[in-house]
Amino acid sequence: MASIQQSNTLKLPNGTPESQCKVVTAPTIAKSLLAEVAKDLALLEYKPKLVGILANEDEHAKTYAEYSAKTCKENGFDFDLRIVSKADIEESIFAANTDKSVHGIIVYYPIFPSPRQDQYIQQLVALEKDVEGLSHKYIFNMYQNIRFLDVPMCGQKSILPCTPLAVVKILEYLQVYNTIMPYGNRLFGKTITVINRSEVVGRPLAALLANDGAKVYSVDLDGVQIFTRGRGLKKHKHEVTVTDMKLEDCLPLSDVVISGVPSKSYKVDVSKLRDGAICVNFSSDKNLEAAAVKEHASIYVPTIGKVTIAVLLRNLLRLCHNRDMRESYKHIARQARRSIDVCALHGVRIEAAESIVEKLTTAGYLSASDESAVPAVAVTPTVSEQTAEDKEETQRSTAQLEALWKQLPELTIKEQTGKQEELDKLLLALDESFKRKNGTSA
Ligand SMILES: NC(=O)C1=CN([C@@H]2O[C@H](COP(=O)(O)OP(=O)(O)OC[C@H]3O[C@@H](n4cnc5c(N)ncnc54)[C@H](O)[C@@H]3O)[C@@H](O)[C@H]2O)C=CC1
Ligand SMILES: Nc1nc(=O)c2c([nH]1)NC[C@@H]1CN(c3ccc(C(=O)N[C@@H](CCC(=O)O)C(=O)O)cc3)C=[N+]21
Repeated sequence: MASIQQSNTLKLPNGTPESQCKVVTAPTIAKSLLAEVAKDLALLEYKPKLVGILANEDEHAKTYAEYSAKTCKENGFDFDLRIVSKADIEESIFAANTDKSVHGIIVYYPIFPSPRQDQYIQQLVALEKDVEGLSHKYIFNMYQNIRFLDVPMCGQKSILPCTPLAVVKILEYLQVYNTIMPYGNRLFGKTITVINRSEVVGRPLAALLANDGAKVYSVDLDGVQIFTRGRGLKKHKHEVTVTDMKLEDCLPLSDVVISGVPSKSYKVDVSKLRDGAICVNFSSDKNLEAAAVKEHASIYVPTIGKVTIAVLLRNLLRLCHNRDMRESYKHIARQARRSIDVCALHGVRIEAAESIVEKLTTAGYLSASDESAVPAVAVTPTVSEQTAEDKEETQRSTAQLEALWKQLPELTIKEQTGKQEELDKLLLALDESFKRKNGTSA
C-alpha cells in the first residue's frame, strides 16, 4: 500500500503548501493579561511598588531586571532596582521586607554558585512580599493544591511561580482549559507533555497541570514520569508514577507539548507529534524548528518571556489584594470581638459574630490568646438599674448588632467595609449605655 503522507498543510492552487498552523506570540497573550492587570490596578487606591534586588553580573538576570523595570513603568507600577554586593544581599532583603511602601520583592538569581545558598536567600523574602512565590509556604501550597492562604476565609490567594503560571495562562488563552468544566478540573481529558523537570519550571508546571485535571508526561534526562490528579474524590493533589516510556512514546499521545531544554542543539522530533497538537517553547533556545513544527501543530507559541513578566505584575497585584484583605479581616475581627464582649456585658450573645471570630481564628487572623478589645470593666453593676428608656434602647441596639452580624458573612469585603461605620456606632451606643448602667463615666 502506498504510504499517504499526512501533514498539516493544504495545497494552494499554485501547488505550494499553506500551513494551517497558527503562530501565537507571547506579546499577543501578554497584551490580554496586561489589560486585565490594568483593570485591577484601576481599582487600587495606591500605586504598587516592586523592588528588584540585583546582586550578580549574570547577563540573563540583568536583562530580566531591565525588562521587568520597563514593563512595570509602562503599566503604571513603581519599580525600584537595588544593585547590591553579594555580602549585602541579606540586609537589602530585610530592609525591603520592613519598608511599608514596598509591596513586592524580586531577587534575581542565580547569585551564589551553590543552588543551596540561593535557596536560603529565597526564604528570606517576606511571604507577604514574595512576588515570585518562591517561599516554602507557597511551594507547599502549589504541590498540595491548596489555593488560599487563609482557609476557611479564602480571602488571600496563594502565589504561584511566574514561569509555570505563564504557561498555564497561555493554555487558558488558547482555550485548552475548558471553561464548561468546574474550576480546578478544566484540563480534564487533556494529555500534556512537559520536557524539562527542573525545580524552577518543569516540575511545578507538571504539578499545576495535573492539579487542574490533565494527564502529564514529565520528561527529563532520567526518564518519563506521569503526573495525574489521582482518582477518587479524596485525591485533591497530583500523584506521580514512574514509567519506562520514552519521549517519542509520549509525543503522539499529547494534545499539548511544552518544551524547555536549555540547549542550542536540542530539537524535539516533531514528526512524532499528533496532528493538530499545540506546541509551546519556554526555553531561551528554540527547541522546536518553526518550519517543521508548522507541518503538524495547530498552534505554536515560540517564546513565553513577555507573558512571564505580565504574570509578575499580576502576582504583584495579588500581593496588594492580599494585603488589603488582611487589613479588612483584622478590622472585622476586632469589631467582632468587641461586639461579642459588649453584648456579653448586656447579657446578650451574638452567635453570628462568634462564628466569624472562630473562622477568623482558624484562618490565622486572630490568635486564640488575643486580648479582647474592650477594656476590663467591673461586670457587676454598682449603681442603679437602667431607666426603662435606656433598657429599650439597649435592646434595640443589641438586636441591630445581631442582625448586622448575621448579614455580614454574605457580603463582599467592600460591602462589609461599608458597614463598619454602622457597627462602630452601635458598639459605641452599647458602650455608653453600659457605662450609664454602671454609673461609670467616660
Ligand atoms: N521565558 C521565561 O520566562 C523563562 C525561561 N526560562 C528558560 O527555560 C529553560 C530552562 O530553564 P530551567 O528549568 O530554569 O533550567 P535548568 O537548567 O534548571 O533545568 C533544565 C532541565 O532540563 C533537563 N534537560 C536537559 N536536557 C534535556 C533533554 N534532552 N530532555 C529532557 N530534559 C532535559 C535538565 O535535566 C533539567 O532538569 C532555559 O532556557 C531558561 O532560560 C527559564 C525561566 C523563565
Ligand atoms: N528571580 C528570578 N526570576 C526569574 O524569572 C529570572 C531570574 N531570577 N534570573 C534571570 C532569569 C532569566 N529570565 C528571563 C525571563 C524572560 C526572558 C525573556 O523575555 N525572553 C524573551 C526572549 C529574549 C528577547 O526577546 O530578546 C522571550 O522569551 O520573549 C529572558 C530571561 C528570568 N529569570
